[in-house]
Amino acid sequence: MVSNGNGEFSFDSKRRSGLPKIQTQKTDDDNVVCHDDSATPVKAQTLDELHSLQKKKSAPTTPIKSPHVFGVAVSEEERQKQQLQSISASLASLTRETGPKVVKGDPARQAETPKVAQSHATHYHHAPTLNISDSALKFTHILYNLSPAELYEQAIKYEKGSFITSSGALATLSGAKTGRSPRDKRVVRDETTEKDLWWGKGSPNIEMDEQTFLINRERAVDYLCSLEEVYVNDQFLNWDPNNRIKVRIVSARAYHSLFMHNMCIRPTAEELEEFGTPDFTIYNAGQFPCNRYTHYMTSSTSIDVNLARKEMVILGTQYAGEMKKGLFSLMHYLMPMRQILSLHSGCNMGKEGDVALFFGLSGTGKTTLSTDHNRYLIGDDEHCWSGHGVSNIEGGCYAKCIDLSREKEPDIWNAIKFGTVLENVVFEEHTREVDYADKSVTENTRAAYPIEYIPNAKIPCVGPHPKNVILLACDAFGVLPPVSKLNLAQTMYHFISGYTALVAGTEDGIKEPTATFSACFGAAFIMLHPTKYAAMLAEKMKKHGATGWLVNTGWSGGSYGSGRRIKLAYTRKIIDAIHSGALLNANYKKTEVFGLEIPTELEGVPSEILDPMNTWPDKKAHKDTLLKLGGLFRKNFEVFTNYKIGTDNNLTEEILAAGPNF
Ligand SMILES: Nc1ncnc2c1ncn2[C@@H]1O[C@H](COP(=O)(O)OP(=O)(O)OP(=O)(O)O)[C@@H](O)[C@H]1O
Ligand SMILES: O=C([O-])CC(=O)C(=O)O
Ligand SMILES: [Ca+2]
Ligand SMILES: [Mn+2]
Repeated sequence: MVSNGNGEFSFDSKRRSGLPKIQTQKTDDDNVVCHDDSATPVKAQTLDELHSLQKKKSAPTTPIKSPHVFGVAVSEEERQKQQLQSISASLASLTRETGPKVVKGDPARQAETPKVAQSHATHYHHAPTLNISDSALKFTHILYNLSPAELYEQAIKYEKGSFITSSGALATLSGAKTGRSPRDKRVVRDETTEKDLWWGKGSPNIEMDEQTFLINRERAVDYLCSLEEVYVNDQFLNWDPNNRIKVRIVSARAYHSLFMHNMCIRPTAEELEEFGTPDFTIYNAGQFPCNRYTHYMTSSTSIDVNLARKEMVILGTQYAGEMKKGLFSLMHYLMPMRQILSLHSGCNMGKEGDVALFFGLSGTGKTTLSTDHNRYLIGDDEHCWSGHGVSNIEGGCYAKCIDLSREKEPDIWNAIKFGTVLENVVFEEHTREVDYADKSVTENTRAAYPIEYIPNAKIPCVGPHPKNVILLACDAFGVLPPVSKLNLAQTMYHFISGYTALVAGTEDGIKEPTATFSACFGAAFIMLHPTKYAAMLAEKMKKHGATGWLVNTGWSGGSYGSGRRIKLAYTRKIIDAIHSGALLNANYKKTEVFGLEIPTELEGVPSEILDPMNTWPDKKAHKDTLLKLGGLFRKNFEVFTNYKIGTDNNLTEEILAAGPNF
């Protein structure tokens, strides 16, 4: 046994020292039985020594290129110090003189000598007074970019409700909130955002002032620093190397750290060494509520974005999707500033390099339909479309799990394994077998897994300009056709409308479907006026000759209650025909009211379902429902009639005319 100098031991077979070994190996000419006391002895004298052998030190992080600061190479020790200082600066109070004392590593591992970084808030120049509070005497341990295995152990040790399921995923509870809280999302309104962002009726940007943001930030930071340990993730957004954003996520739960590990792009060891200062930081103090005496606070939850400070603060909700979608909002600001369009869409690519985008509101099928065994997955939810093509913003997928079945969605099923976070699912107490049909905790059960868990993921997650733009709507009224071909004006009309219909509660008998209109299929995340994104989409689709489609993944044969949801197998056939180009050249007829072009036949799908009218037993009910939905579309679009889309007046006119006509 020899030490290689890194505290690592290896067995050197050529240098056997000590007494000559008794030959126990079986040779050709002897038939003696091999006794088990002849096995290699344990290479330790004590239990502690044995345990120390078990954990090998991570490979020394020798950078390929040594990191430089202003052209000067820095030592590994110096780099570690800078990193710790950067984290300490992130966690610094803005009102007290001394920053928090942060040390790297798990407090449970006493053997490690803490490296301390002390930051001083920069706006105080005099020496710290002796009048310090207890908070300044305390250490906060930083668990920095832990691996999934380490995060599993942390979660199981410290977080009630964490379990390993039979397939190896980490089951966790997100707490009282099992979905996002859009009404508690606030954006600091300052001189810049005042003119850049979309404010007022219909906008998701609910205003707050800088001072209130700082109060909430201080509340979050104080909470985080009061803990024994906090998790810090340094990761990237956007696979386009020219437009990559560095994000830091500070959180109190292993669940949050693992979720973001899976959802953001994971840096390589070298990339991490050169990470430096993040472009944006999230402070997730979700366990801790906001203070209702604080101005603007209307509940105990607040999700606050400050674009000038490049920070986001989360108080009063542990739902991890807030971090994912908070960063998405950020991208909806940063990317358009660079003439890049940000999209709430899934994206995949065929063997021939044909790219398709899948837009749609929550639950309409972006993840389900972009995950396609015959195509390369670029991403399931958030993309950018730049002058070079498409790129995924994220490094993972976030699939709905309700009623998940191995047969219908095998790739998603198989991705739920070690490393995957499974939120709010119910499992059998003993076998830890998940029951995906169980809605006891919530209907919004979710799995967050790294994109490479999907076998045909395209890494890096980028692709050429899209050929097809598929708008998904889950129409619980059951009147939109399963598929229609759209012209550019219609595509824009439906993109700006952003329609889907959900069914409120299913407990007390049949409920009426409720229409939801969410501009750009993601009104909760956009930062600028919807027409800005629409104009960019129109310009890009025109330039690259992309075809628009409207696909109803919702009801057929009647509304919710009397009809049924269109079979996923049929929707997949429709999508296949769009990808292959077969549908582009089919025979079409035009529908009443919405004026949609629908194919008369399509391989693998019964022709009679292609026109919804045929599937409704009660024709009058069909017509009434169609007119009702048309009216809802018209009413929703009223707010957009005074806006010009892009520089082209004709396009605006055409878009306004592309809605329902009756
Ligand atoms: N015909 C169909 N087409 C698509 N999805 C269907 C269909 N029928 C049932 N489903 C189910 O609808 C759900 C679609 O959810 P999915 O996760 O794909 O939504 P999403 O658009 O990705 O939403 P989010 O933005 O919230 O992640 C899945 O549970 C899927 O199994
Ligand atoms: O953000 C979430 O919680 C899930 C999601 O993808 C969406 O709602 O679009
Ligand atoms: Ca999804
Ligand atoms: Mn989404």
